[in-house]
Amino acid sequence: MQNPILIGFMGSGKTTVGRALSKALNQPFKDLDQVIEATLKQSIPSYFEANGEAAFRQVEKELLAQHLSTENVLATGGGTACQIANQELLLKSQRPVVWLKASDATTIHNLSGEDWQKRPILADKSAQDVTNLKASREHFYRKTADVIIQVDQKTPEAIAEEIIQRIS
Ligand SMILES: Nc1ncnc2c1ncn2[C@@H]1O[C@H](COP(=O)(O)OP(=O)(O)O)[C@@H](O)[C@H]1O
Ligand SMILES: O=C(O)C1=C[C@@H](OP(=O)(O)O)[C@@H](O)[C@H](O)C1
Ligand SMILES: [Mg+2]
Repeated sequence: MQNPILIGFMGSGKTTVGRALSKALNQPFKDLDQVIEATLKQSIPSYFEANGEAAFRQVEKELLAQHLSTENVLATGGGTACQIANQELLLKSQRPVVWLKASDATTIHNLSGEDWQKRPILADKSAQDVTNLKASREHFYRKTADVIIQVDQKTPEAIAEEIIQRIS
C-alpha cells in the first residue's frame, strides 16, 4: 500500500489527522505547509504579506512535485488541490488521495481563534465568506480524491483508522 495524501479545506484536520495516520501506519509524515515554511525560512502569513498568493502557489507547486515521490504520509494545504497543475500531479501520483470532508459548522469551529489568524486567506473574512469559499472549492477536492472521509464528530485517531480501512 502506498502512503496516502490528505486534501481538503482549511480546518478539516489534514495536519492533525496526518500526524495520527503516520503514527498508526508507523510511517514518516510530512506537512506541505511545514515543508514550505522550512524551505522559505519564513511563516506562511509573513510570506503571503511580503510576496502575495501567486508567489506562494509557485513555491507550493514546486515542493508538492518534490514531495510526491517521497514515501511520507503527506498532508497538503487547503489550496493545494485547487490548482490545476497540482491536481494533475496528484492524479498522476498513484498514491491514495484522501479528501477530509468537514461540515461548515466543524470547519468554522476548527478554525476559530488562533487557527483563523494563522491562515492569511482568512484575513478579513466572515464565517459566511469562509463557507462560500469552501463551497467554491469542493469540486476540486471531489475531482482529485480517491476516497472521501467525513470527519465531523470523530477523533483524529478514529479518522486515521477509517482511512486505513478504506485504502487497504
Ligand atoms: N478530528 C478533530 N477533532 C478535534 N479537533 C480537530 C480535529 N481535526 C482538527 N482539529 C483541530 O482543528 C484545528 C485545525 O486543524 P488542522 O489539522 O490544522 O487542519 P488543516 O490542516 O486541515 O487546516 C486545529 O486546532 C486542530 O487541533
Ligand atoms: O486554503 C488555502 O489556500 C491555504 C491553506 C493553508 O493550509 P491548511 O489547509 O492546512 O490550513 C495554507 O496552505 C495556506 O494558508 C493557504
Ligand atoms: Mg494544515
